[in-house]
Amino acid sequence: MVRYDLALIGFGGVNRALAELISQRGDRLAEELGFTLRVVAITDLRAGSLVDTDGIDLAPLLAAEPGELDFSGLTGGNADPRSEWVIREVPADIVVEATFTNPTDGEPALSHVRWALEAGKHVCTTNKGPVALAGRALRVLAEQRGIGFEFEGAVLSGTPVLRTAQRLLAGLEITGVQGIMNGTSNYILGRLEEGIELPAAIAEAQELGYAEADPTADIEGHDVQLKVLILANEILGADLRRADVCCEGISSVTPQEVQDAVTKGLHWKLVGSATLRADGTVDARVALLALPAHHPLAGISGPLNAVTFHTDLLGSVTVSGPGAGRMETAYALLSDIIAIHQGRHADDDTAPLYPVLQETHRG
Ligand SMILES: NC(=O)C1=CN([C@@H]2O[C@H](COP(=O)(O)OP(=O)(O)OC[C@H]3O[C@@H](n4cnc5c(N)ncnc54)[C@H](O)[C@@H]3O)[C@@H](O)[C@H]2O)C=CC1
Ligand SMILES: N[C@@H](CC=O)C(=O)O
Repeated sequence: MVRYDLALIGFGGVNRALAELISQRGDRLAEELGFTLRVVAITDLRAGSLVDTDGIDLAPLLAAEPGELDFSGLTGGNADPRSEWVIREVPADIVVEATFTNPTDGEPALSHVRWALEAGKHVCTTNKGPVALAGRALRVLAEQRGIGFEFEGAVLSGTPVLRTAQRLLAGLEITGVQGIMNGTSNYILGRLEEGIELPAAIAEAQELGYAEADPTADIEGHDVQLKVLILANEILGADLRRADVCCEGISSVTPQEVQDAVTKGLHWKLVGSATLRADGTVDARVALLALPAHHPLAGISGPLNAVTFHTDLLGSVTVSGPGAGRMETAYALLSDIIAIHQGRHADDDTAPLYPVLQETHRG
């Protein structure tokens, strides 16, 4: 049986949920998927670092309250995260990056991913920063090393948007992508419709594990901006920068306006889109729109999100599912690990392990 040793970088909601999945479903995964998972290192800004190359006992860590974790008193523990040393030096097959998303320069997650790929380790990440801001360079680095760089959770948590486009819609031309891509803002808009005030709705989204550590990115549209960038560059073959994606958030609409809209049969939604123009360039934007009730995205509510692909042969194809949530996003990491496993064990060893759908470089 193949075993993958994991180094978890960041031990917040998502990577803790992955540790839970491994603890609770490890045997079933081995039976169904033919591999086992073992965590050999964890680093976290607050808890420090913990290394055990024979496998960390996850049970006591999962029993502790998240805010109370302190690795410094444990065997193999240190008060310092030592992320660079752990990523480069600790023998692990897969580095799982789930630290804060930084929409400005992607750091320090971008360095975490680069160090791991340079060290020849597969990477899975739910962190939008490195993928949106340096996805192409990281993909090239991974391809040069013949290793996996997987990031399904960066768009719509565990709902398979990227793999649907890259694998299941292969052979079609995708001419545009449109959707509701942020669980927090969609949840908040729904709560505003119900008469809940903005600060209370934000607090609920934080408690439920949907919001970013700094929810400004959710409220001001920056999180959707990164997701649109990922879709434009990865699926439509564009080479856009963050500044190329016009962006607005939900803070410009008042609770009263949201409620008045409902009386007129309208629902405010934060919609991200990327559309291929006739000249081959891509128009990408995040806009707050009042959608009529019959619009396909109007009924997408709470942390539920949806992405519609516009294609040449099938018309519109929509994928809908959770856009946020700790366990939902941990599942995305598991699906990445499965993709890495399947890549390693592909029957056709002449095929590229990590194919990219459209390599045309559009501006
Ligand atoms: N929660 C969700 O629904 C989703 C989250 N994501 C992304 O996944 C990532 C993780 O999300 P959550 O676990 O919810 O966030 P979180 O805020 O609960 O956890 C992040 C953890 O990373 C740690 N950390 C921050 N900087 C670090 C560093 N330099 N070195 C080591 N550890 C560091 C923090 O101490 C914290 O424990 C974020 O980038 C987020 O944008 C993506 C999709 C959905
Ligand atoms: N904060 C994000 C988490 C997933 O990317 C959201 O609410 O969608």
